[in-house]
Amino acid sequence: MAVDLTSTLAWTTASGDAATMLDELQPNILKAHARDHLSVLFLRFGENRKDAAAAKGFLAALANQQMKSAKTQLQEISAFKAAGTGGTPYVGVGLTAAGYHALGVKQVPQDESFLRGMRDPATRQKLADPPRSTFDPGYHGEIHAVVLIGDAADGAMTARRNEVLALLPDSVTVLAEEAGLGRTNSRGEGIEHFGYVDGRSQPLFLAEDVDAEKNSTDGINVWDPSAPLSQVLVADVAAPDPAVHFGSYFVFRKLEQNVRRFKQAELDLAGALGLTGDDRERAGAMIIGRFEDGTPLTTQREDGAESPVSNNFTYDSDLAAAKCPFQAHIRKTNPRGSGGFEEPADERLHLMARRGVPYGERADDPNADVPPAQRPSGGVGLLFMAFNSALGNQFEFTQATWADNPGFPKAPVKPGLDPVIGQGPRESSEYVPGWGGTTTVTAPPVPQAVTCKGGDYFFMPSLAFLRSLA
Ligand code: HEM
Ligand SMILES: [Mn+2]
Repeated sequence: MAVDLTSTLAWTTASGDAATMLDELQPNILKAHARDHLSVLFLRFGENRKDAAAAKGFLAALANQQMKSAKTQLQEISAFKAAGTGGTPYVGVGLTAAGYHALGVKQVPQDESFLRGMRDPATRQKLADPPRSTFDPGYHGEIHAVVLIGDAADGAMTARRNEVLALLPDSVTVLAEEAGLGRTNSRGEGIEHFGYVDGRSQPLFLAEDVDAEKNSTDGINVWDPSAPLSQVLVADVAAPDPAVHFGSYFVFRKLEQNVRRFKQAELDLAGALGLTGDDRERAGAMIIGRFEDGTPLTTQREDGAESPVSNNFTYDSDLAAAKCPFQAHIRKTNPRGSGGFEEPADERLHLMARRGVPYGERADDPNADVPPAQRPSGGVGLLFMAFNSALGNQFEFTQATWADNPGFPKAPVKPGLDPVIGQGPRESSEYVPGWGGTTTVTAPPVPQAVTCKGGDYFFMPSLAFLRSLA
C-alpha cells in the first residue's frame, strides 16, 4: 500500500511501503535526533566531471558507511528507553539546488524556494534578509551540500566527524563549519541563549509521539500537535523509487543573538510597563510568549508551571491579547487558530519541524539575574534548522508573512514585528501591563537582537538516492 501522507504514521507497526520509507529516510526529520553536540559542515564540490564523480562517491560512501535510517533512529530511542542502551551518532546530508546541478543529477526536487536558494536576491527581499556580504565569509559563495554530525556526547560526535572528514575527496572544499552546543536550564530542559526553554512546541508526525504527548504531558485536547506526513515528507524524485523514497527540505540559518541587547530590552520593557518585583519577569515573557521556564504567558501570569513544559493551549481565552501580546514570538509564529486571516486548519499548515541547536560558549548563566553588561553581545546564537515539505508555505511564510509583517495577526491595533526574529523597520507595540486587564500601554520597539549570519536551503534526500550515486 502506498505511503499514506495524509495522517501521522504509527512507526512501530508500519509495514509494506511505509516500512520501506522508514528504512530509506534520513533520521532527525520525523523526530528530533539527540544532537547537543553538533557539527555542521558546508561543502562545495569541484568544477569538472571528475570532481562530480568524486563528490558522488563521497555521498554514497557516507550513506553506506556513516548514516543510519529513520527506522534505526527510532529503534535506538526505544532501546534507550527500555534498557538505557546508548545510540549511534546522527549523520545527515543535504544538497542545495546548485549542489544537484554540480553533481549532474537531472531529477531535482522542484520546490520553488529551494530552486531559487537563500542566496537569490528575490529570496533575500522576501525574507528581508541582510546583504550576503554581512554574512560570515563561508556563506558568501555557492554552497553545494551540508553534512550534520550530531550526538548526545562530544566524544562520539567528534570521532564520527573525523571519520566523515576522512572520506572527503580533495576536490570537495569545507566552506564553513558550525559547532552546535545544546544548553539546559536547572531542570534539564533545553534552552536558547536568551535563557528560554526552546524546542518544546513541535508538529508531531508519529502516532506514538502523539500518544506520549497525550499520556505523559499536559495533553492534546486543547492544542493538538499532530501533523500529517505531508507536512514534512516529499517524494525524492531523484531516487530509484520515489513512491517509497522520501526526503525533506531543510532550512539552515545561523542566527546570532545579542544577549546583552535582548536582556536590556527586557528591563526596558518592564520599566515602560511599570512592572515591579518578580513580576518584571513578565516583560521577557511578553516578548517570547512563554516565561524562561516555558510557562505559557497566555495560561499563567507567573512562571512555575511544572515540568514537563506545557503545550496544550491556544489563545482562545485571550483573543484580545490581554495576557499574551499579539506580537509575542510564539503567538506570531504559531497563532494556534487565532491569526484571523485563515481557517485554523490552513493556519496549521505553516508549522515546520524545528531542529535548532544553540552555538557558542559563554561564561554567564543565561537564567541568572545579572546586569546586561555581563551578557555576551556576540559569538553566540541559534543554529536554526527546520524540516519542511514546502519552504514557501512553511519557513518563508512564517518569517515573511507572519514575523516580518507588522499587521499580523489580525488585531484592533497593529501588533508590529516579531520582537525576536522580525526583520525590517520596527515601530512601537501595544501591551496590557496588568495580566488579563483592560488598560493598554504603548511601548517603544524591542530592538532587534537576532541577526542572520548565514544559511541556505537544502533537500535531505533518501538514503537510496545517496547510495545510487556510487
Ligand atoms: C535566535 C532566534 C530564535 C529564538 C531565540 C527563538 C526562541 C523561541 C522560543 C524560546 C520558543 C518557545 C519554545 C517552544 O515553544 O518550542 C520558540 C518557539 C517557536 N519558534 Fe522560535 N526562536 C528563534 C527563531 C525562530 C525562527 C527563525 C522561526 C521561524 C521562522 C521560529 C519559529 C518558532 C515556532 C514556530 C515556535 C513554536 C511556536 C508554538 O508552537 O507555540 N523561531 N522560539
Ligand atoms: Mn529573566
